[in-house]
Amino acid sequence: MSKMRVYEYAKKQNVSSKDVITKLKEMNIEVSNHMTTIEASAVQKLDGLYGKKEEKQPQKQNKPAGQSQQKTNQDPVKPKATKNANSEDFAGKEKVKPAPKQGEGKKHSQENQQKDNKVFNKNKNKNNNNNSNNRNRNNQKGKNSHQAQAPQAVKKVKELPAKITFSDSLTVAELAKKLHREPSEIIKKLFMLGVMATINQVLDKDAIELIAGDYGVEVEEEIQIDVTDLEVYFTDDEAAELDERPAVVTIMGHVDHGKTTTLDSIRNTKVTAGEAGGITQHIGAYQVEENGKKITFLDTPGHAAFTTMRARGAKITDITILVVAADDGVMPQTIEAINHAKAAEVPIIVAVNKMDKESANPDRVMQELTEYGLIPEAWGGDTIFVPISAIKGEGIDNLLEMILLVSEVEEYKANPNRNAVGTVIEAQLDKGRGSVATLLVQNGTLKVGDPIVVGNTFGRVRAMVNDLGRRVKHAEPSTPVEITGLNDVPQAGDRFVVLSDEKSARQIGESRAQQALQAQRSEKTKISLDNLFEHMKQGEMKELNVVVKADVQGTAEALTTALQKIDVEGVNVRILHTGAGAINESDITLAAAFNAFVIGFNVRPDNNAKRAADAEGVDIRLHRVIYKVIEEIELAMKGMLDPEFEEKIIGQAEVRQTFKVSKVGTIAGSYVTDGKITRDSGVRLIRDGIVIFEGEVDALRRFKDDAKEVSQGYECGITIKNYNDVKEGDVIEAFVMQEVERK
Ligand SMILES: Nc1nc2c(ncn2[C@@H]2O[C@H](COP(=O)(O)OP(=O)(O)OP(=O)(O)O)[C@@H](O)[C@H]2O)c(=O)[nH]1
Repeated sequence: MSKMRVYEYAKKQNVSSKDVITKLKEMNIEVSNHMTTIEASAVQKLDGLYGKKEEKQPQKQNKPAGQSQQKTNQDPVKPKATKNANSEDFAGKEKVKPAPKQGEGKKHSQENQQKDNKVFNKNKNKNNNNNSNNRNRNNQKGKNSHQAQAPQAVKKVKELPAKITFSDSLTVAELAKKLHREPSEIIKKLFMLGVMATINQVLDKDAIELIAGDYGVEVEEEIQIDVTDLEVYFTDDEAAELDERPAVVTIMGHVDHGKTTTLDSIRNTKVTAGEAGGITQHIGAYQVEENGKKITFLDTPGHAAFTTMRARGAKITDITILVVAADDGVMPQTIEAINHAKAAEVPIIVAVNKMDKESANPDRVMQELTEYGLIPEAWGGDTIFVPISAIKGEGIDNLLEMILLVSEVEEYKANPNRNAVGTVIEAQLDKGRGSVATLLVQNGTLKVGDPIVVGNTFGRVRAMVNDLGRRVKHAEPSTPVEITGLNDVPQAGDRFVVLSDEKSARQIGESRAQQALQAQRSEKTKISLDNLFEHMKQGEMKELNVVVKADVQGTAEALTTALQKIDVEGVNVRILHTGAGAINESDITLAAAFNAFVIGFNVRPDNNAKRAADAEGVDIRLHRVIYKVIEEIELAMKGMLDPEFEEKIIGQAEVRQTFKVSKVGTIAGSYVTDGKITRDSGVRLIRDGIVIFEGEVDALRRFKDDAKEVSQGYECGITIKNYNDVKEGDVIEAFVMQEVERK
């Protein structure tokens, strides 16, 4: 008997290393772990406890031999080894484990076996039954049985779960684990279903249900609530909790039809009159009162480039006022506005403006709008038309009453007694106050001190100011307020939610910022099969990288949209970053890394940014007018393109004589009739007015000398590269490719 390690001995005795260690400790033999070597004397002692295996082996082989024989008769098909293994497993266990556990183990295995029978085919059933018979027999024999063990056989028939859960998808390996099956088995099943899968293949819901169904296992998809998804907090309330809230109205329409004038007219007649001394402040939205009821107006800018904002505006809007100038009728942006409102399923009230004008023709407006499904009530439709003169303030009251009428019908409601949720209307960086955001409370009541997540920013509502510039402590549903206290500037259209504690707000805000950053990064590198071709194509494209900073987030977005619309073949505008506020050092760092321009719209670089831009050689372009920005970028893009060439004919020569020279080919003795022929020009051979060859000049000679160019009125010898079939009377036309400026 020699020394051996704990695990080796445990293996020999088919017991666990832990068990051996315990036994050794009981004998006061110190061992630290399964790798510890045990002395020969200790091995002997252990043998005394476990029974010496080597000696018993011949005996073991004798005994079951007869049995095997017997079994083979019963079942000639399958392995004796397995059966023996099973039987010995139990025999082995009996030795080292206390009796009750043994029984349990046995029962368990039998159960497994039964369950397994359900899913295995008949042949296998047969084997399994044999196994259990065999096992029973061996168990009856009790302690004296010492057959070789293969515990895998027991593992293999692990019980199927009654139900599995998953979220989104599972890989084959994950599904196999959940089903307590080998991945190969799942792969086989998929193969039978005509799906070639690998172990790491991702299975969708249908595939998971199919496979699990095949095993008779129930499947449940777990819908994971992502707390960082702000939409989750926009929940519905019980009808009993709801109170009436003011309608949120946006004004849309074509350029110059009078949107701003209408908004001003409403504000001037209503706000200042009602709130004497109130300083109206531009916060992107305001409220007015009509007949004791409030209406909220979103003061979104009306320029064509603000489509993005307007599209977003429509989402938080209850009613759209479509301003159409009575003297101009339906124009492109009128139609665009109708489409936005329709897409958002927002009711439209048509304000037919400029009624004071002599050329006003409201009937024409109504007529034109019928084409877009806006039919006045008088004509059997259900669209409200209100004639107004925004400039004179006429019809404004009527317009407001109509808004109240629609509100009454639509019954706009919200629950003021809950944490506030809503949307960012505008956000910017203020020198003194830091991040300033105008929020529209859509549900709940926003309070000073509330922990809040706004888009990818977070904080506590430090101060709230209403549209009259007054500090307020509460903001009820449909109220626009300007808040401070955020860690960064959110974006117009971002959602905001109030949370119960600041810690959660911070966590969610930070993880959202992180996610946004990651998404931005992966956007640059992500390649899937779907977009592979695009990436390949884009490989040939040149990119104009731009960082956009503007005074207000809405403007930055509008500018971005406009820039992306610039259509210059072969060049992409890639917006690296957009934001509100001064151009700072990090904008420059980003621009430097990607060789980008920085566009500042109504903003200036701070001192650090100026210094960094000088050091890094980053070009900053400052603008105040959107179309100037677009124009400039367009030019830059044209400059970036490979130059465009245009052919220019520079001269003609007539072939008067031909000379065949060996090694050189045919020399065309010619007379330049027009312009000139140059050494490096392209040539066309024209015979009877038809171009029969196009190529290059090979050699140009004046008498015996090479010439760079030969002008009109002179004779010369011309050979054409790879062409010898020149005949007398042919015309040689010379041309060059000239770079032209792109239009
Ligand atoms: N006669 C008359 N002129 C009006 C009326 N409403 C607006 N205008 C004039 O029409 C022009 C355009 O008005 P805005 O209110 O700036 O139009 P807008 O739709 O906001 O224009 P954008 O902001 O450029 O899209 C201005 O010169 C206004 O004075 C009106 O009721 N009657």
